[in-house]
Amino acid sequence: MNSLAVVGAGVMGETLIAGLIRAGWEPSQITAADRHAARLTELSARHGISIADTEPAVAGADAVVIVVKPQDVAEVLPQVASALRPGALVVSLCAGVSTSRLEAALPDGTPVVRVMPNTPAQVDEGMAAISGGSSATAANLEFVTGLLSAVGKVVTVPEKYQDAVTAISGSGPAYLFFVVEAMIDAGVMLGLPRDIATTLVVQTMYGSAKLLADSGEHPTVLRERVTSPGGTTAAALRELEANKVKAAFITAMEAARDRSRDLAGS
Ligand SMILES: NC(=O)C1=CN([C@@H]2O[C@H](COP(=O)(O)OP(=O)(O)OC[C@H]3O[C@@H](n4cnc5c(N)ncnc54)[C@H](OP(=O)(O)O)[C@@H]3O)[C@@H](O)[C@H]2O)C=CC1
Ligand SMILES: O=C(O)[C@@H]1CCC=N1
Repeated sequence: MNSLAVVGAGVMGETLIAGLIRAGWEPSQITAADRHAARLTELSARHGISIADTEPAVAGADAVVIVVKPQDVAEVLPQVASALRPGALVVSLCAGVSTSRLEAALPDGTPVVRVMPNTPAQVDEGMAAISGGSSATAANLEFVTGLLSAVGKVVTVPEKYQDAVTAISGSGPAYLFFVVEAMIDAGVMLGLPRDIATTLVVQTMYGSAKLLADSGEHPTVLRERVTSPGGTTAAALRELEANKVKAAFITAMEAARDRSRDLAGS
């Protein structure tokens, strides 16, 4: 696969384009399409990629990545279908949109791969889960694994897990940024200057994530190591339990999973 069309050049589209170029793709191999001409000009200036309307971008590509909001997929699919080269691969990064829905709108036998990425891909620490459609081959899955490996980790999952994946790793960065915001606000409330509170919280989040990843230890073990008997951490954790924070996280992620299911029909 030598040429890629990226349809939808927003947050996630640019994240993928920038990551592929960092990983060694030639900008000339990538063509972006978006309904905002100014956005395309900006991306072309920043990354040196080609830009085009959707149909010509798709017509020139061995693989097409659809990265519009789920609500816009119905508009984009006929454009992709009308211009797709025989045998070209279609990859969707759209939350909730099933491979069967994509296949129904594309020429018979089109290989389709559904992906749920996340924005830490901007710093090559993304997490992506991929699922092949009914015509996707092992080579197609390998190609998409290669694409997303450029910007982080990749796992292949049965498609039935994709709504849960979306709720956990797709939306996950937002929950963690929310926790960071809350802890910074708490630091300010406790009298710390905001810049110092921000440094403390960001490095604590980063160091804790690295400790989890590098040590391979269970989070409960790591939490217990911080929690001295009769100490400060135990006092804080009692409040988090009393305020049902874990239950709130579970409920929140059920809501994200349900929203992903709703978006299937958008
Ligand atoms: N952001 C994230 O963290 C993640 C996003 N995703 C998925 O990625 C997809 C894109 O999300 P994101 O990048 O955040 O969204 P953005 O809105 O930032 O980007 C989508 C871009 O596509 C454009 N667009 C919409 N319709 C068309 C069309 N018919 N033809 C050409 N361009 C079009 C949009 O224009 P306009 O602004 O006018 O709509 C916008 O510029 C979504 O399906 C989302 O579920 C998946 C995982 C993580
Ligand atoms: O909020 C959303 O719908 C998208 C999908 C996962 C992250 N952002």
